[in-house]
Amino acid sequence: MSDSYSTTDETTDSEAANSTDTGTEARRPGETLDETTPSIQEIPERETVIEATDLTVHYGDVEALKPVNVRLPEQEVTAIIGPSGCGKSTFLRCINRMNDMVDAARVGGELRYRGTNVYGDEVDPVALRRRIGMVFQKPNPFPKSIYDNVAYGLKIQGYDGDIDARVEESLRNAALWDEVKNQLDSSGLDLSGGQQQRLCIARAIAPDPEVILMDEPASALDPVATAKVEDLIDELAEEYTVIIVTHNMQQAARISDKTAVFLTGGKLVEFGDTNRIFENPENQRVEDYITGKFG
Ligand SMILES: Nc1ncnc2c1ncn2[C@@H]1O[C@H](COP(=O)(O)OP(=O)(O)OP(=O)(O)O)[C@@H](O)[C@H]1O
Repeated sequence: MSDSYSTTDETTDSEAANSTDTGTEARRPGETLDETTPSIQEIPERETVIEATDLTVHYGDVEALKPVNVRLPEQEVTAIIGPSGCGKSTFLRCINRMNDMVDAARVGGELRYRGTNVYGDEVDPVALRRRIGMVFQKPNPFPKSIYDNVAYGLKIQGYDGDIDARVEESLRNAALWDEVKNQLDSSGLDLSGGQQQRLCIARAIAPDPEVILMDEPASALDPVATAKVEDLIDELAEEYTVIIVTHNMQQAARISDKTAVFLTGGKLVEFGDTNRIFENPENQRVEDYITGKFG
């Protein structure tokens, strides 16, 4: 870990586990490898970045998440889908402790990032969020210049590198640089909705996170802006681990490598390769949901 957000090293067990980790999803009956396609078998399993073990969330007496057990791989896009109110955002917000902001929220079980229990007493949530950034549903730039939107977090964290270079790199990685390079001093609020969302992605990228959480990042955008954000997510996955909540199943099928399906009651019902989930789900209720029988 390049950024120390924890004062203790709890990584050993998990890293050891990861080194021999074959991934539970690879062992699911629906994903049995075809022996006639050996090249597929040569693709190495990716390491686990996020691991939930019996993770639960209650808001007061309301159970929002039933025990969740899942391992999310590095440098892939994982989509989280399911009907309204099934706990998608709640799960996403557990990963970088955004639920800390909700007084009524009570988290149980374990959520590990690279082996470290993110709810451990020694973890600093602010430092954690530099490693696990977040992009929200509605673009929410600061009422500041485009430059300052991206530089702000760097300055707060006392970044001692070349801030100009980092701002440019972040805007380039967010596929926004060419559109804004001559107006860095203009307000971020003057950009279009799609540009604002890419600015928010640049802001999330600037502190050099490993994981980017996205909560329906394109749902407030028109189709052209949505397509740009989807292309961007595809590019981001080359460098980052992306975990995205979406209501849009076509979008999940288009952009994700893995899909997690939550159903009403906060239960994670199925997790696996996106192609398999959409073409051959194991669970009947998942099939009914994906084929639009409810939702
Ligand atoms: N701050 C809160 N206080 C109380 N209950 C909450 C709170 N946030 C969410 N809930 C409840 O927890 C459950 C899961 O909500 P969550 O927002 O995680 O679902 P979701 O799948 O993301 O929904 P949507 O798709 O509609 O955004 C719902 O029953 C919701 O009403």
